[in-house]
Amino acid sequence: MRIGNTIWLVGLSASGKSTLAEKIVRYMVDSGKKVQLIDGDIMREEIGGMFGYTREERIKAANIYRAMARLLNNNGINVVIAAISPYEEIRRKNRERIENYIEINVNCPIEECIKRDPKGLYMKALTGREKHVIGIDEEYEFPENSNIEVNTKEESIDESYLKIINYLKQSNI
Ligand SMILES: Nc1ncnc2c1ncn2[C@@H]1O[C@H](COP(=O)(O)OS(=O)(=O)O)[C@@H](OP(=O)(O)O)[C@H]1O
Ligand SMILES: Nc1ncnc2c1ncn2[C@@H]1O[C@H](COP(=O)(O)OP(=O)(O)O)[C@@H](O)[C@H]1O
Repeated sequence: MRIGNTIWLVGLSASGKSTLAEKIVRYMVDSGKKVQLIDGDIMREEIGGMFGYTREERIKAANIYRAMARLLNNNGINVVIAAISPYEEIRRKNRERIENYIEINVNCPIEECIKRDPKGLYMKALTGREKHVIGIDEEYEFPENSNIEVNTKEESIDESYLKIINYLKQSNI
């Protein structure tokens, strides 16, 4: 059996990870592939709010996402993950431990994410009602080693999506 791929979308909250992840999953399902979506905010809820948002807790949450991805990949199932993954430490471990790892840098300036703010998270952070918000009071380490980058401020959803799909096709995924 062929080991599955993990496509890991990293980026600030509101950068467009979930929007693009859902479209990638749809594309893979339509191509007859087995695929599982792991979305950070949904998975956090499903595991009972086990982790918070400090650096240590984000690294622990990523360890769980990675372990799930490896199990599924080993059973031939592709995985699409949407998680901020703000630290290079998380991404380096992904590269080391996930056999077929593809990282997508969902790049969007913090100013644009603050403008979008679909969950009101940035408003809360800027008014002191939420702490440990990446891009506000916690650093976002810019991903320097991703396989592909999309720029969601300048590109439409379809443009970013097509960029990703073309890359996946070139990589025989
Ligand atoms: N500080 C703080 N307080 C409350 N809620 C927060 C905070 N930071 C992030 N969020 C929400 O959690 C979602 C990110 O979870 P992730 O697992 O993807 O993040 S991480 O990879 O561990 O950094 C994230 O979802 P997305 O907006 O989809 O990125 C937010 O809904
Ligand atoms: N090129 C793009 N790719 C993805 N999302 C985009 C793009 N341009 C604008 N958006 C918008 O940005 C918002 C991103 O929200 P979401 O996908 O929930 O982000 P995240 O999962 O990173 O928090 C959506 O409202 C989406 O319509």
